[in-house]
Amino acid sequence: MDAREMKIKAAAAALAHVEDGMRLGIGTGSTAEEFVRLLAERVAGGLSVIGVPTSERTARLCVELGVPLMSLDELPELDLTIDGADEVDGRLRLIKGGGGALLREKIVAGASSRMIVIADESKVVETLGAFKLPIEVNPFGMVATRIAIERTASRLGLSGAIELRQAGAGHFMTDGGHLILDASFGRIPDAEALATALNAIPGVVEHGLFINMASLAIIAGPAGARTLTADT
Ligand SMILES: O=C(CO)[C@H](O)[C@H](O)COP(=O)(O)O
Repeated sequence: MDAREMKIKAAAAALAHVEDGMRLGIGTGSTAEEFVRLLAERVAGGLSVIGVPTSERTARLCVELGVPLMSLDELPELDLTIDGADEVDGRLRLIKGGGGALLREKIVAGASSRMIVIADESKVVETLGAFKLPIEVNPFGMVATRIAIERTASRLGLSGAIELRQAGAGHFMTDGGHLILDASFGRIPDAEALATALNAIPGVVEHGLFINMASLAIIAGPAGARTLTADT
């Protein structure tokens, strides 16, 4: 089974949690896009759901495939969000933001009663941090914010390069008009402490640590899909 087939398997298993009439947060990334494709087939077959997309990219795909959408302001309380992740640990703590949509992803997941993560086995880790941690920052004072992040991380015993994400010839710009700093801290032994400390830095808009947000992860591997809950 190749990587795409595993993503489709995880997405298909998540679709079983979608019920008629649901208000759905719809994630961003290649795995979430497989979910959108399967969801669109069900919608074409008569399933009634309304989606709230976590990025312009996801919104475009939903419109193209006929998945009905509303904005989060029109539909501020959601039943379920289904999204991918860059890393998942055994307590369902996540690193997200590889696709640069972490701010909207976190807002949408926070407005949902439940969040299900869909991923392939390569995303499961014992300790978060092999994937560079995306940190969304305001463009104003970005260098000062980066220095503050370095100092904060250092107080927690973390160090490593913090790089401004590039796209083509320029900087990557999020849907909200912010920049992304990718932090190579390596293993993060206390994700909660880092999340709290990053939230306190002026200029940090949001970071890619998702803690106590996912209630279930559907992990697809060559042998099929398995589920992880926070206490498994
Ligand atoms: O957080 C994300 C986007 O901001 C994605 O969910 C994450 O990067 C995983 O993407 P993919 O399914 O393509 O591996």
